[in-house]
Amino acid sequence: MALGSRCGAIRACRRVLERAFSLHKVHSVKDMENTLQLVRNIIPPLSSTKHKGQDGRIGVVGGCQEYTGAPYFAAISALKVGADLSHVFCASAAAPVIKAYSPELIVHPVLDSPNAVHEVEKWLPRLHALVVGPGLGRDDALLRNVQGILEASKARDIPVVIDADGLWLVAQQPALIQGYQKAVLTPNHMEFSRLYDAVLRGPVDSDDRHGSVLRLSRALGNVTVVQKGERDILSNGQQVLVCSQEGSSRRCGGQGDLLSGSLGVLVHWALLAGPEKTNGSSPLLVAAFGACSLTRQCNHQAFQKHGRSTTTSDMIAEVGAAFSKLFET
Ligand SMILES: NC(=O)C1=CN([C@@H]2O[C@H](COP(=O)(O)OP(=O)(O)OC[C@H]3O[C@@H](n4cnc5c(N)ncnc54)[C@H](OP(=O)(O)O)[C@@H]3O)[C@@H](O)[C@H]2O)[C@@H](O)CC1
Ligand SMILES: Nc1ncnc2c1ncn2[C@@H]1O[C@H](COP(=O)(O)OP(=O)(O)OP(=O)(O)O)[C@@H](O)[C@H]1O
Ligand SMILES: [Mg+2]
Repeated sequence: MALGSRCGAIRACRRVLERAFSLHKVHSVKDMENTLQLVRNIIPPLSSTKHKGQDGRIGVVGGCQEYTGAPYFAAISALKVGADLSHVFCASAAAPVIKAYSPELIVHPVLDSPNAVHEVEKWLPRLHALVVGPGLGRDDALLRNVQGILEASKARDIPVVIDADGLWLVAQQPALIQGYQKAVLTPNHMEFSRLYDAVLRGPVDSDDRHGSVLRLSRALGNVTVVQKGERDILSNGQQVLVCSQEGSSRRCGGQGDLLSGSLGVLVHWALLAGPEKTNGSSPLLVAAFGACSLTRQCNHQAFQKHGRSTTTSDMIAEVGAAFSKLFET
């Protein structure tokens, strides 16, 4: 057999095995309930003895002239889920707009400044997690600054959720997060294809979503990957979870931002709780499952009330009730 066709056969064989392996790991409804229980285990109790900040200080890195909604959705979602303080590090043009949306956010107009990395670095010791990418845009100077911020965050071992244009940056330079065990990537359909192509140097096998997510996570050194879609597929390269919590058929923009902002808080809570509380499962995977379930439940509840006119703001208004329904039963 020629070398080329032998390699092809080996690859096909590997796919079949991986598919069988990943199907093995697919979640049943009972597994979904068990994983939701693990999410409940990582939620810190509300207590009168805690001080402001203890339940989470989250930073969102994103927001430029064009996109001000996305960082707002992510940062306000972090607060609504239960973080105490939510910061936005954005380009100067976006800052007054985001401040005007909400008095609850702390907004730093630094991302396009020449010393952006230093300006954000000053805050890093006080932050529990960063959400990088919502509404960031693809300006080269901004992306260079974000590269520096990511490097500084890794050096401090700060968990990072990477979404939207943060994933664009990672697709250009996968080495930025290669092997970083405190990173979670949350690609949508398009972002996943782009990343997969960049890292595995070939197109995604659309018939094998589970295997594709597993392969991407492994190729990135077991970074946690959440592929959003009709069902969300989550993997840390060892385990594959599927979130099929009922949502709706309404696909307004911004739902992914709600997910990444919520995940920022849940990642912090999960790492604080540790693997004893997640029954040996990866805390980041459990956190990601929680954020996916919550986003889809918000979508479901908002759609019940608003139908076709549902927007992400309507979903954010549901965070409290959706959280109680899923996690405080
Ligand atoms: N209010 C705001 O400020 C908001 C700002 N946002 C910010 O916008 C920035 C760019 O983000 P993005 O998601 O538009 O990025 P990108 O990778 O170019 O993908 C776009 C293209 O992908 C495709 N496509 C998508 N899903 C698909 C699917 N399931 N199946 C197939 N195709 C699919 C689809 O292609 P089309 O159908 O148009 O051909 C679409 O045009 C980023 O900063 C983000 O945070 C948003 O957060 C929203 C709220
Ligand atoms: N076809 C679908 N059916 C049900 N839920 C979906 C579907 N596609 C996406 N979702 C859900 O919508 C949420 C956001 O996913 P989506 O793919 O829209 O992200 P996004 O494109 O990054 O969003 P954004 O507009 O914020 O950038 C996720 O919770 C996901 O589970
Ligand atoms: Mg998005």
